[in-house]
Amino acid sequence: MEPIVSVRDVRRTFGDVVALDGVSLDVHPGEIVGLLGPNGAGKTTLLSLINGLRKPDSGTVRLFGGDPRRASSRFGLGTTPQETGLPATLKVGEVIDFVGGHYSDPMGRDELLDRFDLRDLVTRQTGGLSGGQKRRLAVALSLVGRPSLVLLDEPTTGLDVEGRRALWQALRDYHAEGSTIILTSHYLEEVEALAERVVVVGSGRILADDRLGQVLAHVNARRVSLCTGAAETDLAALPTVTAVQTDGDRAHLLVSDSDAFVRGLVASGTEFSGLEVRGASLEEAFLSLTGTAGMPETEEVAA
Ligand SMILES: Nc1ncnc2c1ncn2[C@@H]1O[C@H](COP(=O)(O)OP(=O)(O)OP(=O)(O)O)[C@@H](O)[C@H]1O
Repeated sequence: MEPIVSVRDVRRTFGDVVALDGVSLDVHPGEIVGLLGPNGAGKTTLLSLINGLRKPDSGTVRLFGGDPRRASSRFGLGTTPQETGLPATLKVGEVIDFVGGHYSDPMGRDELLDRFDLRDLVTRQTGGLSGGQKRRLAVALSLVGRPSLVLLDEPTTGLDVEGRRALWQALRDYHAEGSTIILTSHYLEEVEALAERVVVVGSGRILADDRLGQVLAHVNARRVSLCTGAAETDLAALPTVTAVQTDGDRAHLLVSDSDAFVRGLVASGTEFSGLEVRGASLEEAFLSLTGTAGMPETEEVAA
């Protein structure tokens, strides 16, 4: 099957900043791909090359087999950027009709309102909507033209938990009807909830690209927890430790090789009890892959 999106050896700089450095990525029809990475990793730049807003310094980008900078290549594309400016004096229903007017077979106003639970807002001016309501409308508008490929840059930023879940469901439903979705997110929960394939981006490079479960398996990050009086600095010096956090007399560590860690722990003569070792969550795997400092909150890890 031909890829819908094909990115080959792409490099893109902004002055001295290398935003993308040798990125290659194919996306096939029907996939949901989550681009995950810390601030400044290059995710938005990658989307802007795919949607034709920017062009690479070197390498090639193909969208539906054509140059994304040609309008004809973007015919089946729907997109929601990180920030959207809505015309403040237009009502929600009017904006949907206005955007739909640009397409030959738009999704009807009612269908879109129902899918995104926006019916109560139809007569409200967009200028009076809350940040979360605006975000929901902006994402909904990306589907007006019934696109076969949807690019979403941090789709649920600013939404509360309920709003986020409802929007995920709307996107899942749309995907189930046959579309392809590429999204960026800082919410690891979002990527776990939506994406079947995860592409981890860090410092302009692709660090991992695989099924969600495989990405976790690739990184040997393990979460170790133990009761000990040892200082954080001493624990951090033990083999393969990448992060340490203490909580009373209990220490939580992220290690890349739990066997080597345990051998080193015992050899160091450190007193400990209640040792627990378990696999990494996506968050932990992500931190380990991108080398991002810090340790996820215990609650998030438990979740
Ligand atoms: N128009 C621009 N001018 C200068 N530098 C830019 C521009 N756009 C992006 N950059 C830089 O390129 C790098 C990648 O930025 P990009 O916005 O693609 O990252 P990101 O992964 O989307 O980050 P975030 O998660 O914060 O949105 C960053 O260092 C950023 O400062």
